[in-house]
Amino acid sequence: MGKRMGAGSNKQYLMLDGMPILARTVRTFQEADCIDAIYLISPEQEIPFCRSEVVERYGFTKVRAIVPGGSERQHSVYNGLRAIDGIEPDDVVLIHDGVRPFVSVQMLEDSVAAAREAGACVVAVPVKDTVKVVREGVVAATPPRETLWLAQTPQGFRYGLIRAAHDQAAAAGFLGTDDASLMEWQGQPVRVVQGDYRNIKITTPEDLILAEAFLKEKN
Ligand SMILES: Nc1ccn([C@@H]2O[C@H](COP(=O)(O)OP(=O)(O)OP(=O)(O)O)[C@@H](O)[C@H]2O)c(=O)n1
Ligand SMILES: C[C@](O)(CO)[C@H](O)COP(=O)(O)O
Repeated sequence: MGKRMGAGSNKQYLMLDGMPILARTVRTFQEADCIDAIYLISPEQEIPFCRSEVVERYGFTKVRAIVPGGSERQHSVYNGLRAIDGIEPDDVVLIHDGVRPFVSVQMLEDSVAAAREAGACVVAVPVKDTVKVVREGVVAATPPRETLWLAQTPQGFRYGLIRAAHDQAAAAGFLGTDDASLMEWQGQPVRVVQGDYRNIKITTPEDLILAEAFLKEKN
């Protein structure tokens, strides 16, 4: 819904240097040899717009379907996982936020390799600041910084493992803020793949300023 962006419309269609954020994201998946098929998850009422303004306009031939999303990110991912055609349990899926347009082909390749080998992986970067646990406005703890990483996407999994984790989370009413946390909840190890501080999730207005600066640096 892009509530924290305050844009009044879905932020994945905001333009970044003449191209919608979502199209920039999908372009990297389209270009990566390690990606065979793409499933886009979208609010149901926006599917026709997504099809014409992103998939058809930019000729993203790997997009197999645009699937209606759910009320929370996890529900959207679950709808996507259930929509994939002809997938085997050991095939790898990467789950990615449409609003992380600075994902690279290298990150996709590293994630596919790690998920194939370890079963589950998350792209992440070490935190730079000291992190406080705060309860009711008072600091409750300062976890050792060397143990803290910021989880990004893509997050990669063997299909059978992530599908089982989502099935069981749905049955138990467990809600996580990312897909790796569902694997952790199941006691499954999740390998960390080196991310990039530029792989930001465009969430609040200042993220757009950063995104434009990263694009200028590239051009
Ligand atoms: N029900 C939802 C909510 C989010 N997402 C996706 O998850 C990614 C990260 O979500 P977030 O940044 O939280 O997007 P919004 O939910 O739009 O942000 P806000 O909470 O500010 O409304 C985005 O690509 C978004 O489209 C989704 O597929 N289904
Ligand atoms: C999956 C994620 O991008 C990892 O950092 C994040 O948890 C998504 O959170 P959001 O509240 O749905 O933006």
